[in-house]
Amino acid sequence: MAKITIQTLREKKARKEPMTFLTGYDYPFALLEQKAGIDVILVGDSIGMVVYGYNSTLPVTMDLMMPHVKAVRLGAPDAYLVGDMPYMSYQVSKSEAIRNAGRFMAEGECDAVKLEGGREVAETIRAMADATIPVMAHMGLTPQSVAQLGGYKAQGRDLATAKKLIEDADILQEAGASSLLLEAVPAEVAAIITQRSRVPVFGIGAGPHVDGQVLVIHDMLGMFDRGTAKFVKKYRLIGQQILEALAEFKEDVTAKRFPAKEHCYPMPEDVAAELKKLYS
Ligand SMILES: Nc1nc(=O)c2c([nH]1)NC[C@@H]1CN(c3ccc(C(=O)N[C@@H](CCC(=O)O)C(=O)O)cc3)CN21
Ligand SMILES: CC(C)C(=O)C(=O)O
Ligand SMILES: [Mg+2]
Repeated sequence: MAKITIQTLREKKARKEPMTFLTGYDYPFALLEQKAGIDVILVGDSIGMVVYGYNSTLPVTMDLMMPHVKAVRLGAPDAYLVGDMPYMSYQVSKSEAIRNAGRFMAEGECDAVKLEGGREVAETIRAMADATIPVMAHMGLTPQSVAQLGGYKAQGRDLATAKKLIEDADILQEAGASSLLLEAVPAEVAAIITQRSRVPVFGIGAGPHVDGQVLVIHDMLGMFDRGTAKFVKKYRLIGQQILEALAEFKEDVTAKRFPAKEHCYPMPEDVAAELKKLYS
């Protein structure tokens, strides 16, 4: 597989070839995603919920993210790798945003960073783009604003908020966003934004008309069951399979079926006999 760049994503959009986009947080999953030819891997701040067990994404920091980004890059050298900017890593000032995004790009070898928001982040995106950083703008349901939104709810479902989303998409592209991600918005809104956009548009819970489909890897593998969103398709129930393996291990040990001979280190019979004599 050749390295996937922003140019690859633009070409696939132009050819209307649907793109695949998953989160990834560690080396083993990154290896598998690379093997499967997944186009985009996001080290999402969802890591706070699916890997660290927090109740929201808000406690996630740059220092928590960095080792995970490095591990994913090692497992998936060809993917378009995106670092998800944590809560308060880009909101305080443009210079903090550039400094933190620069860590994802330089230390983490990312291809882009992602941040959440509409027109209110336009000038931040402009400053980052001017500083050579490719930015993916995450719009619609923006989980870092959960306290303002009053829960994880779909966005843009009435005429006024739908129009605002479409306008925001235009504003953020004009500001220099190099791709868009729409979360939990009606398919009709996402279709209009995708059709108007010169940049690739990815969707999670944004219907079939976007340029690429996003899922959280733990959700699609059935490894996260604290309130899964409506947009999740569970392709496997890996959590259940892991649980069954653990139960079998426990049964084996309890019944003294494990370890078997093939799991033990042999010793010459005469030495074993001598040893037994010495310590009996
Ligand atoms: N594992 C995981 N997957 C995610 O997709 C995800 C996270 N974590 N953490 C942060 C947010 C939370 N997400 C969500 C959660 C729920 C809905 C959802 O479909 N909500 C319902 C019910 C909302 C309500 O309670 O009223 C909806 O119909 O909007 C969408 C996105 C997406 N993000
Ligand atoms: C759900 C995706 C888009 C995300 O932002 C994350 O995983 O953190
Ligand atoms: Mg995120």
